[in-house]
Amino acid sequence: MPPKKAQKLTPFNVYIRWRPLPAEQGATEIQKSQSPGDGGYSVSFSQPDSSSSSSSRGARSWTSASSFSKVFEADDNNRGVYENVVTQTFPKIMAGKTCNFFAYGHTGSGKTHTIVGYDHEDPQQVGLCLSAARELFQKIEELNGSTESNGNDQKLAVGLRMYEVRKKSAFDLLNGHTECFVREGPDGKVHVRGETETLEDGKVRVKPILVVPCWTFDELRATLEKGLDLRATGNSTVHDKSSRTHAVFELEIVNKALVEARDAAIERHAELVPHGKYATDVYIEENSKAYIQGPDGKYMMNPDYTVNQERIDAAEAIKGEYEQRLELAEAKVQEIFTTSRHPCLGGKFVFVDLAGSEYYDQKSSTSAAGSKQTAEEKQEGRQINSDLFALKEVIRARSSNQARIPFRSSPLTMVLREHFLGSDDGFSAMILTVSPAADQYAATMNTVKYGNLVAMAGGT
Ligand SMILES: Nc1ncnc2c1ncn2[C@@H]1O[C@H](COP(=O)(O)OP(=O)(O)OP(=O)(O)O)[C@@H](O)[C@H]1O
Repeated sequence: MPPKKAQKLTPFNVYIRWRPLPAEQGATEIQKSQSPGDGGYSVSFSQPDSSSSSSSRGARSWTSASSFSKVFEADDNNRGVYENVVTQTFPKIMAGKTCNFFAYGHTGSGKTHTIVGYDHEDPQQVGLCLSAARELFQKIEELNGSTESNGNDQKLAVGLRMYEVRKKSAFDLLNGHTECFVREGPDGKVHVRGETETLEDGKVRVKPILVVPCWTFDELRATLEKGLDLRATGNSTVHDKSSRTHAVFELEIVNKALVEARDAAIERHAELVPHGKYATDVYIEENSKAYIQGPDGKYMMNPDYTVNQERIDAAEAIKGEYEQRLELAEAKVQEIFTTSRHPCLGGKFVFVDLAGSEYYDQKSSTSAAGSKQTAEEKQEGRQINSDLFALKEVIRARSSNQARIPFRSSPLTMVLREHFLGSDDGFSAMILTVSPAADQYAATMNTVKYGNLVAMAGGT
């Protein structure tokens, strides 16, 4: 058999979005231009004049490679960005694939404006996530109407999951901001689960981040707005309502059968935990009785005790039964995908509003505002920068088909692992949000350079 060709992964599509010049008095604009090239657009920008306050930092003009898919100007609204970036991905979503969209940029440059938007009613201003949800509902309503799925467990809905990643944890925005821990299981899969809950009947439950099934667009929008109220905000170098976390919004096509099967799998897991613990306790107890410490301090077999292997086996057998029940429940989830009459089941949009890229840059020009930051916020800033670096490295390793993708380097990349792996034949895009203000020149250049590397790593 000929050797299997290395699979060429879908490259990252990188877009640039200029925000309008902030309305502050005296704000001057950098000079900027774009030009089409072989691989995409390149952008050039330079500071307006040498008397600029920030002229001493870094180069005064810079031109990128021709690596950007499109450049959006300050007068392009969210609808325009949506139509150019997201609309094209619907055929993939409706085939059950995953499509990822990241907003990356310095604080105040328009990431939240792009991903979520601040006006959730105006179709021209609403962010990419809600626009995608609205169109998703139109598509699945057609499917629900065209089959006899209404009212039964095949009826399609949109499952919303939203959480923010802060330091080493994820916080569930649809479950009271519950802290969830990011861990890799023995199966190599990443599990993001809350604290262990002990229930009245002795069962132990560890809940993953909730997926809330929404049956109408209005229900989804109301759910999302409730979650947004819980987003952590703090003081940043540019504006004091800045997000200091990476926020992830997932829209997944689900149906009642899938939601119920996943709940059942969580329940089976809860039932297994106490039996697993009992089997371990019995094993340890029996084996600890089987050894005694001799006069020389060394351990030796206890001549007066025989390990009760039957007791150990009985506990293991009960544990085995519960493991089997869990396996069956997990197989049921898989079976729902393979037998669904809708290939779109499981199709997923993932929108990520990354934390401000230079949030705690110690060398920031805006150190007066920066001094308002607490020590904890500064530490968070270092974590944010290390997450963003890890993200770039994952994109690079993945695009060049490296055998080892460094997902474990940061909690952010661990959490996003399944989406990266699930989007091999999907679509991934990064929108770089940048400000044309002269005093943001260094931050803008950093953002575009980062995006340039991401786009180049895509191998276009
Ligand atoms: N393209 C744009 N058009 C109009 N207004 C914009 C645009 N981009 C940003 N803004 C406005 O600028 C302000 C800051 O934007 P936003 O909150 O989206 O920044 P951010 O990049 O998410 O910042 P942070 O990382 O600190 O959260 C908001 O009031 C937003 O409405």
